[in-house]
Amino acid sequence: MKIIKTANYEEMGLEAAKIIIEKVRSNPGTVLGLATGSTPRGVYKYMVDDHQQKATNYEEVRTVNLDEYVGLPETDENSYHFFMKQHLFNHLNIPKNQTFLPSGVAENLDVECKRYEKLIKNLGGVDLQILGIGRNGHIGFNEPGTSFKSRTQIVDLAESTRMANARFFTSYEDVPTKAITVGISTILDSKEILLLASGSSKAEAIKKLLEDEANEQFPASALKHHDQVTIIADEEALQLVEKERLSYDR
Ligand SMILES: N[C@@H]1[C@@H](O)[C@H](O)[C@@H](COP(=O)(O)O)O[C@@H]1O
Repeated sequence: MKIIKTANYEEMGLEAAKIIIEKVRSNPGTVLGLATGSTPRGVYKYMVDDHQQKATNYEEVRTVNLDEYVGLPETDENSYHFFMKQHLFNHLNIPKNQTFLPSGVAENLDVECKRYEKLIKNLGGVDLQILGIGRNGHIGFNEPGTSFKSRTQIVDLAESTRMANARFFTSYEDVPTKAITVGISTILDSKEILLLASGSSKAEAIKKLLEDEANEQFPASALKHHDQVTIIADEEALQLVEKERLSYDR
């Protein structure tokens, strides 16, 4: 794993955005795997700024998101569909029918999981996957204990995840208890992966990711089975990691 250390959240976003933009410029039909949460918001802001200033073209780009809450329609402000439109899709020239997220309100969720898995395959797989990390090591919504062989599935959210995400909702009770998420195996199929982390609340998780053996109790450790992973993290998130491990210290 390559590790890029940045001074802060803003620089983390900028570094990640540069890599994504370069990818889109060199391969206009890139399939981007996208994530939600506070972590990638800065990345999307830089992508939007760049699009407006330098006209990076997204006409042929396809995007697939990692996950969605079960029960929230696209119009719900807390849905990941809404988040993606608000922070990215509405500001790029990407055709609407080239942006994909799993549906949390499909009539038959099992069928939806299979449909989504097939959709990713039919796109030719993800070229560059952006990931955040949960404090408990979750990636997408794959909580501790998830099989590394998992494909897109319906999952129960850990209490700690619901609590961490309650800040976006009116109350903890409003946070959905289930989600639809691509599986760990689906994530590992991506050709290249960028994992982002910012702030001291992620420091333990990043230390574990770098120091522990791959194990299903810590989902992000599955990334040790992938040879094209770059971690871009800020000083606070890397505060428990020895300097010698860093590939770049910006
Ligand atoms: N499903 C998302 C993840 O994809 C995200 O990476 C993680 C961290 O979120 P944040 O970036 O807000 O810390 O938790 C959420 O629950």
